[in-house]
Amino acid sequence: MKIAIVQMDIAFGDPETNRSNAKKYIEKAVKKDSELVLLPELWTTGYDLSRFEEIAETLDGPTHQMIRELAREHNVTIAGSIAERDGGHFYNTFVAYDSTGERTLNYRKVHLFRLMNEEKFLHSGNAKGNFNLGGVKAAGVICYDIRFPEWMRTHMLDGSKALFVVAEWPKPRVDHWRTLLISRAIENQCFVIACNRIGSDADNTFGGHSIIIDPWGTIIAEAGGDEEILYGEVDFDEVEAIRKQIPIFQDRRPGLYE
Ligand SMILES: O=C(O)CCC(=O)C(=O)O
Repeated sequence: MKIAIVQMDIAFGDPETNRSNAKKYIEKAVKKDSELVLLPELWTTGYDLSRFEEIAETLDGPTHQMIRELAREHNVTIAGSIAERDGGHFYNTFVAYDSTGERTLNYRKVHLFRLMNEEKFLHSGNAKGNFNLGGVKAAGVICYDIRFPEWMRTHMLDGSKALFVVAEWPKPRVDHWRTLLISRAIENQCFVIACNRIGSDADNTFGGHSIIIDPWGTIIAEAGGDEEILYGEVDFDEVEAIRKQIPIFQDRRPGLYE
């Protein structure tokens, strides 16, 4: 599968500008025959949490409509997290639309990040982010979630072969970002496909280094700290060979782990 990761800057609290920028990137990525385009965490709004009343969307809002149409038009899966409004509650929600325009992933961030005040404005999700990626089992999680290996593991117990991550990960901890993602790939013997934003808001500068890692922990492609589309190709069949060579899922002793 050919992957394109859109490592973009995000205009703070300005969904219209961000939609227009993302559309340009998606149209550029599909010219390279990309089959999946991954956008960052909260890519329409950034962390303008106190204005979510105004700028968060229901799941049939304008951003969802745009992504659904682009996915259909260009025969591609498009994914990323979008500020969601549901009744009086707000969520950080990772969605994916496949090439038929069907929403295949709808994951609300489970671990809210206090350092960025998420818990003051958002509700957390309570469900896993497993989804079907054209017949391949996969999972999608958001940013801080990757610090919880036990949560990542629960996603991999159904045979999932890829972990998709979207983030607004600050630059001062970009070493953690890389190390955690490589560890998640090695310990779960899965592909890790991760998109981080670049640029700044009033409180943080974000680190980029979007990355594609294979199930052995080897980096297939990695971006730097600037705006770019990162391209890479993954072969999900590699997962089985590695899980056969070192059968960690067979050798687990879950009875001892509580
Ligand atoms: O865990 C971290 O260091 C960053 C997490 C984060 O920025 C987020 O969850 O939005």
